[in-house]
Amino acid sequence: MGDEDWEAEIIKPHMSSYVPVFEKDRYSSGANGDAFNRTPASSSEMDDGHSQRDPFMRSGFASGRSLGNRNARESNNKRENTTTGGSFGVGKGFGNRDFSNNKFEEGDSSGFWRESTNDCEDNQTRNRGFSKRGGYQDGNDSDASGASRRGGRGSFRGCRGGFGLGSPSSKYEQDEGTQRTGGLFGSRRPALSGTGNGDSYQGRSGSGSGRGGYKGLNEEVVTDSGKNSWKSEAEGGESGDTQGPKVTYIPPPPPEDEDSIFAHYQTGINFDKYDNILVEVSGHDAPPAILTFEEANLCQTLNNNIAKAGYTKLTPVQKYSIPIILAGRDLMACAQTGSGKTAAFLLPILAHMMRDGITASRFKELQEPECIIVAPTRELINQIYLEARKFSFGTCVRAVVIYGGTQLGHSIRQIVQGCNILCATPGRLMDIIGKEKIGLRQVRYLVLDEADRMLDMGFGPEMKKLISCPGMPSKEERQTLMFSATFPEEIQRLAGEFLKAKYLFVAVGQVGGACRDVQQTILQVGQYSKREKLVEILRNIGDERTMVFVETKKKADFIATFLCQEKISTTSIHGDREQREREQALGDFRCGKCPVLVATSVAARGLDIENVQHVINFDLPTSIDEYVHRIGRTGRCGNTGRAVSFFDPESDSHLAQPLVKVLSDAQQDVPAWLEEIAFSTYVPGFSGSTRGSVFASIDTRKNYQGKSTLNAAGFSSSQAPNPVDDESWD
Ligand SMILES: Nc1ncnc2c1ncn2[C@@H]1O[C@H](COP(=O)(O)OP(=O)(O)OP(=O)(O)O)[C@@H](O)[C@H]1O
Repeated sequence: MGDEDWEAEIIKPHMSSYVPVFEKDRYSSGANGDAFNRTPASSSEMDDGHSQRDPFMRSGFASGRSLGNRNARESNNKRENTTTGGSFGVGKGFGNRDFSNNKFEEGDSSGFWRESTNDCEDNQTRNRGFSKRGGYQDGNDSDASGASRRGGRGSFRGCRGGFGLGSPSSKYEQDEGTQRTGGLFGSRRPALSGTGNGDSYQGRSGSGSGRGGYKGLNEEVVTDSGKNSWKSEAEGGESGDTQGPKVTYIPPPPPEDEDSIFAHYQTGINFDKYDNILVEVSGHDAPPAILTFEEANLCQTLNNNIAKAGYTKLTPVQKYSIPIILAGRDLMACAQTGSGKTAAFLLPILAHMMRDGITASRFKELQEPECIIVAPTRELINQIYLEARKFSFGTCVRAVVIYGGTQLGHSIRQIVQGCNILCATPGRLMDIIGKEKIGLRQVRYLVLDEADRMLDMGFGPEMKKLISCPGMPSKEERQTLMFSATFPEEIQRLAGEFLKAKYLFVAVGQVGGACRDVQQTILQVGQYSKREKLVEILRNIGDERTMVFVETKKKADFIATFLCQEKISTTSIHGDREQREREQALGDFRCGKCPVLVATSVAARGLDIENVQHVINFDLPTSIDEYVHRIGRTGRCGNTGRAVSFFDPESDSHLAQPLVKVLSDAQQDVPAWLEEIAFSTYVPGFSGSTRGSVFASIDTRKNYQGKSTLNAAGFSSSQAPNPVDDESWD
């Protein structure tokens, strides 16, 4: 059971031969040997499997309707050489490197993917529980020698074989592109099933979809008493494995001083423009929007906290969601990235709790929180917790956060001291419930942040288990709230199981649309030119904070190391790094010590980091929704930002159509070459990615009675509603 956003990091089934992928490229004359080709070959992968149903094509994209506003840049209409050198180390070995001299030592081509004997030490180390998984090490790691640092940062260390794949001994391993005997993905756990899938990735819920989630790395062992079926190994229980070292990491407590608790960044110049965004509320008897915090009638302590947090004006999603939640209604809310969804659910929940005269929770072996908030990644849930702590400051409401990668005992200790609001990643939550430290009888509010992610094939099964856990109030007895910037149709339908029939749907702007405060640029860059281009861009950017997204964990390490060698202070975050390292990396990025953060999808959603001015998609994601979330790490809360994406026609063509749509809708320039690709890749029935359903209807329910379209200030608008409305979706 995982608590991370993993779909992009699953080893791809198309890696079906043991020819090292880079060499394969070479020998296949570049036909399509994209080592990082993300187009799943198998329809069993969800993205692909759903790709036949993208409503975009049904909506008449082929007519070019959505392209009307573009101002195509001819200057971009130039293909880059995709076959030049500067590749990702064709035949070069990083598996058996020695970084003691702060540089990669190249192995021979045959050793590129092979287990190096040098890896053994690391493997043993990990088996003893002192793992250093990510080859790349932060400069402030205590055991990093000063000599090995570069540009103020650590360089790669260890001999873990970060880029090596062990020699597969079976077809299975070859197909999965993984290995069990060490190397990057090896030796975390013993084989879990008869299939020989002993690598670190495990399909969620044993679906074997090849997509499911990350199985918590070295998660602390929980002995399954047998009571809790959801924890069974077959179901992907994160803790069902009785092998392996325990996780001992205890995250440092957050600062307790008031200044730190209320630290915030400034809203940007476009904050007031939020008022112009059209908002659509569908469902029956929606309470009217509020226009000010005063209208919410919150208690004085909450109002004080809101003021200390620097909030003077509501964002659109807050104007609509707060009264809906205060009225006790279930809600599915979709609003653009960085527009204040967290406060939109936290404030009314806290207001309810205060109004109901919540009593301070005391030390108890079994805690019964009134509110459970789940989110897909550890860093995000921690951030939500900090927001909950901020807004509940000075009240008797106690928020607690628990997530994987940390010592389970620590989570338990936090909980038993009292818990009104439990912020949790799904895996750790189920573990704690299984340990009977959390009772669900008192749950009045269940919040799914990044709800589409929480309900998709990755986390959906766990969420279903959560709502069917003994004691969990039925949907009629609890209030269920879902928030995200994207809500594909299919996921909306699934959500019905969690929500009361009369839930309200709030759509701020375009469902799944990109934030307009982000200036988006798409560059056509072949995979072998990407590094050069990246360095060029980063050098121009200077010290401005930049997130660079790549598609795999090993590539994150690779690029981070490469940038360090180019003397660009960089850190990285991905799921193969230990939690301590992840938090350190995020901290270094947040404080500006490392202005560049190389990340996988694990950092795509929700993270709210001050002053991120640029997002670079070194690799485009598989789905357009993920693209929207990634670029939403910049341009937050009315601030402006820039996103540059490298589009490799070899691997990204399937994204051309949805990208054109997202760009057009956000009134961005659409390069003519991208349009060309979009049109030329059109195949009747092709629909791109399901998760890329930026084209989802506003509210998938048939019943549109009671629907009202208003601008964010709460007034009826005579303007045409959200542009997607004119599509016939149903
Ligand atoms: N009314 C407000 N006034 C000022 N700042 C606000 C307001 N509401 C939220 N913010 C700030 O805006 C930032 C973004 O908010 P938040 O992280 O909740 O966005 P989000 O919509 O959840 O984004 P994402 O879709 O990326 O998860 C945060 O720093 C938050 O404190």
